[in-house]
Amino acid sequence: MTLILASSSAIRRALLEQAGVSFRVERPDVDEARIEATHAGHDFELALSLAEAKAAEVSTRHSGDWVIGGDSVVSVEGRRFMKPRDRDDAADHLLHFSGKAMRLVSAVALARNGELEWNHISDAVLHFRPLSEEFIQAYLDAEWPDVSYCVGVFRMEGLGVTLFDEVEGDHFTILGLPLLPLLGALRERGLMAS
Ligand SMILES: Nc1nc2c(ncn2[C@H]2C[C@H](O)[C@@H](COP(=O)(O)OP(=O)(O)OP(=O)(O)O)O2)c(=O)[nH]1
Repeated sequence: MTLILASSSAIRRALLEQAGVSFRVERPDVDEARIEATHAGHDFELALSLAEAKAAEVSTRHSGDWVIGGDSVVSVEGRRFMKPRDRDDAADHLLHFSGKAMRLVSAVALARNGELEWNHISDAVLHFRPLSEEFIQAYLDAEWPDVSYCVGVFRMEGLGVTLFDEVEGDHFTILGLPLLPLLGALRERGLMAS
């Protein structure tokens, strides 16, 4: 029996590796846009649906193996933001975020043989400080294209921390994976040492 991470996310892989979890990675084959279109305005449901869809899809291709799926969704004042298309889009996102509160929802799911066995959702609120256009360009000079893979246009473990006045919520949730509940679920299933 193998544990699989159904994700292309480098940070999700790194978090599991740093926790000493033995797993392998496989990219999920999920039509995220179709699922997103059916969950307008409901970030918690969308994050969970996407995490579950990724885990279930990969688990149907690997009989008996446990599969982890994850997803993060961000909204600012009720408007959902996807990953930036390019650097100019990233600058536009950050200018919009300036001085506002972002809600970041991260969901994680476990599946086996196409059946969803466990999930956890958590959210965080990140308060952006006022960002000047000059600061945004200097930030992107340092962080682009690395943050092009990050839904909030930041890496909290890097310069992203300079964007905020205050952050409320679990650090791992912000990175994209509610790690502590997941590790508990893995222990309960004998997928890592208790
Ligand atoms: N390194 C880092 N990445 C972050 C941070 N906040 C969010 N992210 C990343 C985690 C995810 O890779 C990405 C959110 O996009 P998704 O949840 O759609 O996952 P992604 O498409 O990257 O991979 P996946 O769908 O799981 O194959 O943003 C952060 O503070 N640091």
